[in-house]
Amino acid sequence: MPDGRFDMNEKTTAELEKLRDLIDGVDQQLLLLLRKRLDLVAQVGAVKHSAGLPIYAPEREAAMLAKRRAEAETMGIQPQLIEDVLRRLMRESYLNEKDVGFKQVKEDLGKIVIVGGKGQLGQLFAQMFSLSGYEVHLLDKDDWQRAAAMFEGAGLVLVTVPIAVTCELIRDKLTQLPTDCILADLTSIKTAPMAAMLETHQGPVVGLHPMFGPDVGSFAKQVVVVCHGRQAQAYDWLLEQIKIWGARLVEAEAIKHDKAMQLVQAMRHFSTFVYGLNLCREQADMQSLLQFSSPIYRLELAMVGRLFAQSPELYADIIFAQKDSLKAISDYLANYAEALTVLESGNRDEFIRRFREVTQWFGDLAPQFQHESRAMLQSVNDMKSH
Ligand SMILES: C=C(O[C@@H]1C=C(C(=O)O)C=C[C@H]1O)C(=O)O
Repeated sequence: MPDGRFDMNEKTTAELEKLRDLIDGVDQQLLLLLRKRLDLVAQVGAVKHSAGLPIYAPEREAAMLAKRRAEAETMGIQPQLIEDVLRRLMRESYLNEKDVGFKQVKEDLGKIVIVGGKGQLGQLFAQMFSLSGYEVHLLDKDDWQRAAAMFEGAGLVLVTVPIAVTCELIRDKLTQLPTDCILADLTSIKTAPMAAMLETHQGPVVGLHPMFGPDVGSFAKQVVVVCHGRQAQAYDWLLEQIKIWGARLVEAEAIKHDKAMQLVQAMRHFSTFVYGLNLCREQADMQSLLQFSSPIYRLELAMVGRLFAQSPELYADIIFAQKDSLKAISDYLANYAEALTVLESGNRDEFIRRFREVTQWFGDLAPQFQHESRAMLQSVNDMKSH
């Protein structure tokens, strides 16, 4: 609402204008300070680059946040305010440090060939390896006639093609890699591709699963799952390299990883898909849903809507990848149907009893999640511009 609609006399207007000028001045000083901080961070990036230190320094961050929070407190500033500001700045730091490149852990590797290198994840890894000084070659669908020449002298072959064709491609096309070449993949399931790689290639084998999409901007704090295959000492440098990019490695047995993915990926994406399908079939009026959104609903719509901005083939692959996901998804449907009977019977007490059962099962995580989501919801609200 324009200020003019309120009853403002000249004195108020003048006073406000003066104060707002002062605030503009403070914000401009903030900009100068930000410029100064970014320059310092770039210097840190250069030092880390030559020393081969990871881009993300959790201990430094924790110590810095604790000190600034304490100082804020003595100045009558909410500690959470400075923490929010610094965390946002640190995100910027990861991007800025990335620009100076990364230390190359293995200098005498030879080429890296990325099979499926024109896909988005392939391109992201190609960029990260290039920023770290490696010679990267992309091999895509139409390049197989050049494959033999490309594989010659390769130190790492990284497979990142759709799940549905991964195993077949490994078995058919990767039979002639140099013996000491590392064979790795980025597939979001691990048991079958690992078996295919171990069977086809006699040299070092490792399975990786980056737990993020290609639009992350930086690897800092992102998780990469590692499934060990064979000759771990030969690919140790690769894990070290990924850590330098800022990621956290989580080692897992392929079977255990795949089991978790039935819930983390297949079931989740499927229920998000159904949520969208339902909105579409019901011909929901998106404009009014958006208008009436609470922050949590806005976040939910964003989470559902973003699925449909991506490739249907990718999600079909993830959801169809494991037969056992069908069981996880069917169980969900059974629980939904059973909970619906509680609603149908009008048994409010039964609903509350079940609610409590789940609350107890979540334990300390429920209040922790409430706390975490509060911060997320506040940023959702911050993003509104009118
Ligand atoms: C700048 C650094 O790199 C990262 C960014 C930080 C920051 O912006 O303050 C702090 C720690 C690191 O995760 C550093 O290590 O000091």
